[in-house]
Amino acid sequence: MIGRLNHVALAVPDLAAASAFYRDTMGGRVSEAQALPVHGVTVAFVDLPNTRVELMEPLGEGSPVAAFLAKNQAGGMHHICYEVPDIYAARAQLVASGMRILGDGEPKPGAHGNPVLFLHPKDGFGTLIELEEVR
Ligand SMILES: CC[C@@H](C(=O)O)C(=O)SCCNC(=O)CCNC(=O)[C@H](O)C(C)(C)COP(=O)(O)OP(=O)(O)OC[C@H]1O[C@@H](n2cnc3c(N)ncnc32)[C@H](O)[C@@H]1OP(=O)(O)O
Ligand SMILES: [Co+2]
Repeated sequence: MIGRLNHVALAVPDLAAASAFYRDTMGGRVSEAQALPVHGVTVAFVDLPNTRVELMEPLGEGSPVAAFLAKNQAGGMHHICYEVPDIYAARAQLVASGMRILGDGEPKPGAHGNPVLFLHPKDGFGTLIELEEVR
């Protein structure tokens, strides 16, 4: 069911500073910051030859990243995103296996415009898993 690694996401307290670090110190190609109010985050992507790193800072009230940063003040690894060819088929298979889909359970457009959903970290051996449909 799962395919390529789409991205690894890092929660950061200061997106501008993290973007500058990945661009100027690490020599990476970093996208412009993109506000995603539906997801409660502002993100920038570091494009690597084989995958991407998503840098995220909280946006707005009730951001899912705010609680994580309250516990991890310097920031840290937040989730991992796998590609799937059909997100509804993947969801059906996972729900049938007893996995919990977060939020209202419905896929929503992610940073690349593709539908995404999240699985509860307690069901994924302590790792928050995002699935992104890439056809
Ligand atoms: C930009 C769009 C999109 C993209 O295109 O890539 C994105 O990536 S958006 C990214 C942000 N969105 C999300 O993370 C949505 C899904 N997340 C959530 O719904 C919540 O963050 C959560 C995972 C349900 C946690 O919610 P929270 O209110 O923080 O609950 P708790 O603090 O009670 O946590 C419960 C439990 O889970 C542990 N936890 C929390 N976050 C993580 C994490 N990132 N990785 C691993 N474990 C995590 C937390 O420590 C609690 O454990 P216990 O303390 O043992 O109970
Ligand atoms: Co993500």
